[in-house]
Amino acid sequence: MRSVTARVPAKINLCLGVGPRRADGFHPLATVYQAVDLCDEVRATAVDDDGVTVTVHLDADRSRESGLVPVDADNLAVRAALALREAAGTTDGAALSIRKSIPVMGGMAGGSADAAAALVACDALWGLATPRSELEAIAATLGSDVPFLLHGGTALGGGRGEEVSPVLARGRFHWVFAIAGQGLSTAEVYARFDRLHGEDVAEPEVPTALLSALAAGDAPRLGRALTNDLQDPALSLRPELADVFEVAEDASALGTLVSGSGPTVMVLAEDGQHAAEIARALLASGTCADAVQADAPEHGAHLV
Ligand SMILES: C[C@](O)(CO)[C@H](O)COP(=O)(O)OP(=O)(O)OC[C@H]1O[C@@H](n2ccc(N)nc2=O)[C@H](O)[C@@H]1O
Ligand SMILES: Nc1ncnc2c1ncn2[C@@H]1O[C@H](COP(=O)(O)OP(=O)(O)OP(=O)(O)O)[C@@H](O)[C@H]1O
Repeated sequence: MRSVTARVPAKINLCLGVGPRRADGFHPLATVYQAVDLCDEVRATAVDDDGVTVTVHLDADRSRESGLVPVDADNLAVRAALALREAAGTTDGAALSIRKSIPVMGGMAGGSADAAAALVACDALWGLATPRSELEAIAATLGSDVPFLLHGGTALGGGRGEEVSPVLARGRFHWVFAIAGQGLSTAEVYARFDRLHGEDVAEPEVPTALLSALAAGDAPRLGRALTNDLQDPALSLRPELADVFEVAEDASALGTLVSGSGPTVMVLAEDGQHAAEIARALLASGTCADAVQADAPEHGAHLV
């Protein structure tokens, strides 16, 4: 049975500036994305008919999340495969199998990542050789974060997040992710942002201090420059996340921030050993369900 596998990283937002809600319900963003080495894998296997099916495999200790991932046409990987097939005008089917390590509803774009991986895997399985620009255009129809998951690395995100351009970043960064027992809805966090700010929202900007810290590969400066306009809305929905911040700060984190729309909290460490110490402190504190180390930046969705 012919099959191909694509590996795809999770994303974080090193800064996430959110502007006033647009007429289409989305918010303009000024963000810097970074792809981190916490990866899902999507395997696409050829089938005899035109069906596109999906199965999802979670690690045993993450089985509580299994009910949250749809295994029908609502799965973003299936939607991606169908969108690609429609654009290419083919009728081939595929059996998709997702191995999930990215937390579900964790603010790390797990569903978007699977969509990007499914695009890459199905493009190869079906021998389409879709031009990159076309894959990116299909990605943007699937979700605001999906184009970045194709791109990977460290990148600016504009528009509603789908306009991606590379940014200079030197060196490797060492992160720890405090994963919550229960996810948050992205739409709900944006709605809380609207409630907290009313009409009084400026056009978002990327802080120059963050860009210069990245260009210099300076982790302590990066830690001080991290910012997220969705942090207060996420904390107002989950006040207990403040306890995670306290543990990270006690462990001398270089910086601590809610990841995207939360509730995952990302903690920047000096090096791998410091990251391991922070992860141990987080786990021992009982303030999160899991603590996972991952380095960055990583490549976007790619075949393995
Ligand atoms: C929080 C982030 O992960 C930061 O990168 C993204 O903004 C969310 O990206 P995503 O999950 O791919 O989001 P989408 O699937 O496009 O949208 C989900 C919901 O989030 C809200 N949304 C999303 C992106 C955006 N720029 N403004 C929004 O208001 C909308 O309510 C939308 O219905
Ligand atoms: N392959 C998939 N993996 C995870 N969730 C999926 C997938 N396909 C669809 N979903 C649905 O997408 C929703 C968001 O899940 P996801 O894990 O992408 O959230 P998230 O990481 O917080 O997203 P983001 O960071 O992009 O805002 C969930 O309600 C889930 O049911």
